[in-house]
Formats: sequence, structure tokens, C-alpha cells
Amino acid sequence: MPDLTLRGIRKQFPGPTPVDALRGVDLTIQQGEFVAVEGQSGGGKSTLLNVIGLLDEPTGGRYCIDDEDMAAASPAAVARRRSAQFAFVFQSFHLLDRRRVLDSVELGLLYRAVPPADRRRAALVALERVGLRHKALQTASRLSGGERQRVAIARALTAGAPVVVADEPTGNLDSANSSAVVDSLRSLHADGATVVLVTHSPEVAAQAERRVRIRDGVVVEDEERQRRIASSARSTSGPPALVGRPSRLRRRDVLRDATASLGSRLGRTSGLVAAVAVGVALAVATFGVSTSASAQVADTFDAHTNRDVSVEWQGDALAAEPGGTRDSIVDRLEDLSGTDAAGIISNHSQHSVQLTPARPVLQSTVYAITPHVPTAGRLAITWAPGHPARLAAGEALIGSGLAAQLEIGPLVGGPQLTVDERSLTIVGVVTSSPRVADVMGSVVVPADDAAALGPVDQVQALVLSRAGAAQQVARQAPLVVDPFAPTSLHVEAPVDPSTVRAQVETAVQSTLLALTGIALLASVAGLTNAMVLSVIERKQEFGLRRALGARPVHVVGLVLTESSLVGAVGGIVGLLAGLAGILVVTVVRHWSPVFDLRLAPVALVGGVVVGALGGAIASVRASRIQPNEALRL
Ligand SMILES: Nc1ncnc2c1ncn2[C@@H]1O[C@H](COP(=O)(O)OP(=O)(O)OP(=O)(O)O)[C@@H](O)[C@H]1O
Repeated sequence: MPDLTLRGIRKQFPGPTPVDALRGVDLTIQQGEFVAVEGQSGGGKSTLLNVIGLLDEPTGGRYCIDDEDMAAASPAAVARRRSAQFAFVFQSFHLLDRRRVLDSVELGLLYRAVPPADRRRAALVALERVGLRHKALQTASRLSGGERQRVAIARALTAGAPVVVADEPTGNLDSANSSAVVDSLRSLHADGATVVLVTHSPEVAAQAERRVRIRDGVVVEDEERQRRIASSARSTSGPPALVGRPSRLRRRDVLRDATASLGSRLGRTSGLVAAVAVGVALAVATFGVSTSASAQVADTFDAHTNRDVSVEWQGDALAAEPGGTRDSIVDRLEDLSGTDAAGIISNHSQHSVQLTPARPVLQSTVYAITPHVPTAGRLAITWAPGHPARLAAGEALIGSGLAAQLEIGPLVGGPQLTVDERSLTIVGVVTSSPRVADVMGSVVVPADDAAALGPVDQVQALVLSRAGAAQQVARQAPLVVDPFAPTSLHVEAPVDPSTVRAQVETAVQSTLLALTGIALLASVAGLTNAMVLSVIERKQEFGLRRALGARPVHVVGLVLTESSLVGAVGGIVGLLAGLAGILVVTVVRHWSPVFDLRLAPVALVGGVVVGALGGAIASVRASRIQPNEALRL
């Protein structure tokens, strides 16, 4: 049981004009005394109490508790002493205002690693003693001033600390409530606790067995005349046994405490969650939209451009080789696995074309095609009404450009076109030829009529491959077209789709990931700001926790747990909002949405990381809050 010995205690507050609040205080308080500290305002009473309760360090002199010099004790040892040996009652109560009364009463035991059920039992017993058991589950801020001070006394009772330090506990109370509080203090004293009480009230001071008067930072009067009388009336059993392990905290309790704390400020907590959710939602949406967009781009490539393969050669050189006829080349190309359609189109340079003898003669290129060129070359053809979609000997197609030049009307009655001296029936107009653009201004005849057109300029085998097979077909096509000199042929195939796909995906994703990073950084910045503001607002609460034995690391843990919880909830809300965003964008753009299941854990972990980062600065600030400064009126 501690005896408190102060020798030559000085306390100077620095500043432009330093204040000497204590100027050499000598005082010995033995275990079990009831001491009232009186004196004029500004005399140094609260400062003395803070030094005694280890809430503040003196700047000079020696303060020993049971012969241990506190100046030599480590911060952790001081926190342990505070938790084990002191209970505090303040003029302005200092409760966890937004939380249940029970939480304020239990707080000291929380920092002694006492299990929740035991804490609750002890708190209810203490509340019973101050007549407030029925208010245990009520929000503390709803209580009257007198009730709040009785809750603070209940907290001191629960702590079972050997020394109760009370700084003007009746300062804000009327006389009835004052007497109730003084009675409670006397009852604590009767249990064996030392009570050190600062008061301006002579009536309250008169209840103490020893009155110490302090003026201008020195003890001017120390009256002990009632000590003997009171000592004899006092319990000899000493203070109640201390429960728990001082200045220790159970990990599970941090989570409960943080959850309760967040729950007690739902408005602010929602704001914090929103700060995280916005970042996570943007991250999820950009990531999801980029995946959907990439899939869309890849699909487009696969469906169209990637299927075109062509092999080109000059003149009619192959015709003389065995198997060099157009039909056999086309047959071999169509036999390749991965080919959907194949055809050969040859360019027979310029010829004179004329619609009727009355019309002008035009010069136009003539192409000869095998039957599957319209499919393989993806030609769009408007056939003459009633004509089958196939070109027979003596018939011709004309490109829509040439048709306009020739001023051809509807293809009814089989209009005739004279090419050189030959008359051909026009049976269709080519309205689109994406692979051989020249066809649009040309005449197209069947390959069987090609011989009549004279020498060939250029021959192209057009292959339409299956989606994804273009590369394979492009490798084999020259071998089947000219097995004797495949390298002499010019092959055109699309860029490997996987390369294009990867390039597009990388480009899209790196841009969007950069945006994602910016969104998350903005979230961290927003949360940091909000958490720091929250810590400033809760300064007194953190001071109280420190006074009741919390070490800086406990405070850091609480704030980080709160911000990580906010992050986790923000992550989930952000994930849902982000998925909704993906759905909206993809529906509006007619894309197929891609929901990557991995987004869920990533969003949750991302939220927690954002939360923890956002709470880092606030937690350090909270841990630096000094109890004496935070708890000053
Ligand atoms: N943190 C501080 N920084 C600067 N000066 C301080 C600080 N705390 C107290 N003081 C000054 O130290 C002196 C003693 O203050 P203290 O609060 O101990 O007086 P008190 O006797 O408790 O006064 P009251 O009865 O009005 O509460 C005062 O002049 C006060 O302004």
C-alpha cells in the first residue's frame, strides 16, 4: 500500500512568461489518509494533484511512491503504477459521453485486462453502491451532472485503487449532489483508500481528516489534528484487492471497444466509411470496367480483323506447276484446319467497258473470282432480283463505284456490259469489299472467264479463318499454295491477336490502374483528415484512457483498429458500389460485364489497408495526448 512522499517538488510551465506553479512542495501522505487540498485559485492545487496522480511530471524535486523515485521509472512503469494505484474523479466528470454508462465505469478494468463478464459484474456492483444501477445501459450524456459524478465515483470504486485523486469533484454540483459525492468518497476512504481531494468548499474540506493549504505553489498550512480520530474509525483491512493486471489490454477487447466507439458516433463513422468507400468503389469500377473493355476489344478483334489471311503472287506463274490450278489451290486451302472459306481473286488490269453503244467507254480494272471469294473476301453484294447468289459464266458483278459512273439503274431485265468485245450480263452490285478495296470501282467476272481477259497482273488467295486460327492458317497457307517455293509468296495475316490483346489490355489497365491509385490516395488523404479531426474532438477521452492506465501503444491500437474497421466496412460498401458502377457502364455501352471474383477479397483488404494508412497519423497524434493537458478544464 503506497505512501506518497513529495520533497521539494517544483513545476514550471514553459512559455513566453514561464509559470512556477509549484515552488518546492514537501508533503507526505500515508496510505489511508483523507487529505483535502485547499487554497486560492491559481495557487497550484490541480498541478499538485496531477503530480501526485502521475498525470504530470515535476520539473524539480523528488516524488517517491513507496520509496521508488518516479523520476527514474520508465513510461511503462509509470503507466502501470497509474493503472494499479490511482483512481481519478474530475470536476468535469470525463465520461465516455456517447456510450453506455457501463462502458465508462468499466474503462479502468479494460486497461487491466479483466475479462468482459468480470468487468460488467464489478461495474454493476459499483453502480449499485452509488445508486445508479438502473442507469447502467443508458447513454452517459443523458445523465444529470450529479449522476455523472456518481458514475465517475463508481469508476473509482470499480478500480479498487488504493489512492483516489479527486479534483474539485463537487465544483459543478448543487449541495445535495455534493453531499452524495462526498459521502461516496468517505465510503471509499472507509474501505481503506487514500483520498486526496482538491476543493474550494470549506464544508467539503471539513469532511477530510487532514487539510493542506497551498498558496503560490507552496504548502502554507498542513493541519493533521483530525488524523488520529479518523484513523481509529477507519477500516484496518486496507484498500480492496486490486483486480487484473495493471496497464494491460486484451486484444479482443480492442475490437469490442473500437466497434462500440464507432457505433457511438454513427454520423461521423458513416462519413469515414464513405471516404473509404468512394476510393474503393472507384478502384473496383475502373478495374472492372477496364476488364470488360479489354474483353470487348479482344472479342472484336477475334470476331473480325483477326480472321483475314491472304497469300499473294504475281502473274500466272503457278498455273504451269502441277496442282497449280486455281481450283486445286482453293481446295487445298479449304482443307486446312482453321479455314472457314477460301477463294482466289486475280487482277486483270484495265479494260474498256461500255454499258450500251450510246454510252461512253470507260477504262476499268477487271477481277476474276472463284466461287467462294464473296464469302472469303467478305463482299457485300446486291444481286439482281430473282438471281441466285452465285456468278456463272457470261455474268459479271460491278462495284458500286463503277455502277454509279455507268449510271446503272435497277438490275432488272439483265443489263448488258461490254468488256472489250465481250458482252456480259450484270447480275449484282458489290456494295462493300473490305479486303480488296479496288473491287468497288471494277468489274468482277467468274474465274472460268479469266482466260479471255488476257494476262494476269496479281493473284490473291483470300482465306477467312476461324476466330483465333489466323496465325496457324497464315503459317500453312503458302505451303499449300506453292509447295515448291512457299517463301516467294507474300503472306498477309493480322498481328498475333494475343499480342494486340495484351497491348490493348496493358495500355487500358495501366491508365486505369493509375486512376485507381489516385482514387485510393484521395481516400487515404480524406480518411487521414477525418481521423485527425476525430482525434482532436476526442482529446479528453484519450487523456482519460491514458489516466486510467492505457499506454501510448494501446491508444495507437485503438485508433488503428477503428480506422481499419472503417476501412473494412468502406471496402465492402465500395465493392458493392463499384460493381453497380460496372453494371451501369457495361449496360449503357452494350458490353458484357466481367465481374472478377477476386475483386471481393481485394476490395476488403484494400479497404483495410486504406483504413490503416488513413488512421496512422491520427493514431500517433492520439498516442501523444498527455492526460494532464487533455483533462484540464
Ligand atoms: N499546462 C499549463 N500551462 C501553463 N500554465 C499552467 C498550466 N497548468 C496550470 N498552469 C498555471 O499554473 C498555475 C497553477 O494552476 P493550477 O491549475 O494548479 O491552480 P489551481 O490552484 O488548481 O487553480 P483553480 O483553483 O483555479 O483550479 C496557474 O497560474 C495556471 O495558470
